[in-house]
Amino acid sequence: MSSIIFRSFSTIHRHSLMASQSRIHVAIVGVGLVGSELVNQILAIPQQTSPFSLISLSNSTRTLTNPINPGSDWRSALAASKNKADLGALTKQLSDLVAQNKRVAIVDNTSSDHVAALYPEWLRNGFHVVTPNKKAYSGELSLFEDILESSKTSGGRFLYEATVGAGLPVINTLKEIVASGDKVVKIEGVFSGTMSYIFNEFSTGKPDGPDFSSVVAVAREKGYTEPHPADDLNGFDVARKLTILSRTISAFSNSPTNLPQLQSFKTVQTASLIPPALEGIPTGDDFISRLPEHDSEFAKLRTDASAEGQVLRFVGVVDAVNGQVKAGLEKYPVTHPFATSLGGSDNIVLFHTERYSPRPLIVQGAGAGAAVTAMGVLGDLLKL
Ligand SMILES: NC(=O)C1=CN([C@@H]2O[C@H](COP(=O)(O)OP(=O)(O)OC[C@H]3O[C@@H](n4cnc5c(N)ncnc54)[C@H](OP(=O)(O)O)[C@@H]3O)[C@@H](O)[C@H]2O)C=CC1
Ligand SMILES: N[C@@H](CC=O)C(=O)O
Ligand code: NA
Repeated sequence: MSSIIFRSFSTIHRHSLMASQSRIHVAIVGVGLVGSELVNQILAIPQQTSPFSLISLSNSTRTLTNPINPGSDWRSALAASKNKADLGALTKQLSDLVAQNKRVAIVDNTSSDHVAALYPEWLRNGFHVVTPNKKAYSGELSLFEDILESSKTSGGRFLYEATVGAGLPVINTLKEIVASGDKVVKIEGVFSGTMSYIFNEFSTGKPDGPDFSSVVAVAREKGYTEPHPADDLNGFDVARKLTILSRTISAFSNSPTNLPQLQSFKTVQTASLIPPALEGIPTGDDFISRLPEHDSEFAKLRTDASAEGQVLRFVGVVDAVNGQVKAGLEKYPVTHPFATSLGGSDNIVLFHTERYSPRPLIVQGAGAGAAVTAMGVLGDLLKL
């Protein structure tokens, strides 16, 4: 009896020891809405079986470099940390771990261009990079190419599922479609959780309803918007997602496509919803407080659509046959699935491919919010 107890104890001990030795050392940069939810999701994995050691947390001013364990008050510890945020020092610390044959992943939960520009260096150092930040893969073509090349050379993986559709399996589905030899004809859908929420609430087919500015304010309170909500309303967030999809097709396909080589998301044909008088307002708070001045303009769009038996929806298209990538506000009949089947922050993505024809492969569900976005990031970490 005692030897059985001893054996099972030593087996558990051996497994935990093996798990702790091969654990991936995870450093998290950005612990705002998504980042703090990610920390909580990682710490909720039972310690004995967790494949992760959380070794560092940073926000824009401070870094915490002690191991972060379940039950710890990491927010207070980070706020009290004497270490200034220093991504150079963090890179050095993580490189030392790689030199000791430790596996390292760095997660960027910021929306910073500056942080995104560091991915090639991180990958070349042998770190895996996981992110919901769209800036790198939708920015300058040279950065995208540098990331691909650095990852290929070092074996460090770059995973970005949460950049499109938050936790929904959009990027992984697309990679498997093209890598398995299928050909994308067209991807279309509602790619913004914010725009989806706004128009699902604002435009239901009736001539009236809530004020536009009030639904935008609620979308922000629910954590769907970008740190600055204008980055959603100007269509840039959707343009970035379409750029990421378009580049993913080109990078993982076995055969050439007609898609243009986008120099950046700025070359996507995009219709902005920002009233000209509100262009360039520096803070999200100021933008939200000025938006009510333009409610009547949006109310007119809703009344006009309703008079035609239509609703307003902000959609995006990557047309791989005609080589077009575009985003804008469109009208759909009240009977169309974009009018009848979407609620909350739902995204819907229709993959029209040679195999999925004439009926597309459809992915649908919440496309924004901290819980589902952090899940998308954690899913990528688990793939490592
Ligand atoms: N919200 C959502 O539904 C979704 C979000 N995303 C993406 O997830 C990312 C995070 O979004 P969200 O959590 O809402 O954003 P937040 O603004 O809530 O959090 C951003 C975090 O990044 C930190 N940060 C900013 N710059 C730096 C820097 N240079 N170095 C270190 N830390 C920095 C901020 O620090 P501090 O607190 O000190 O300012 C903060 O902790 C964005 O890229 C967004 O596009 C993707 C899919 C869905
Ligand atoms: N602001 C974005 C967040 C997810 O990418 C959205 O609304 O979809
Ligand atoms: Na996703």
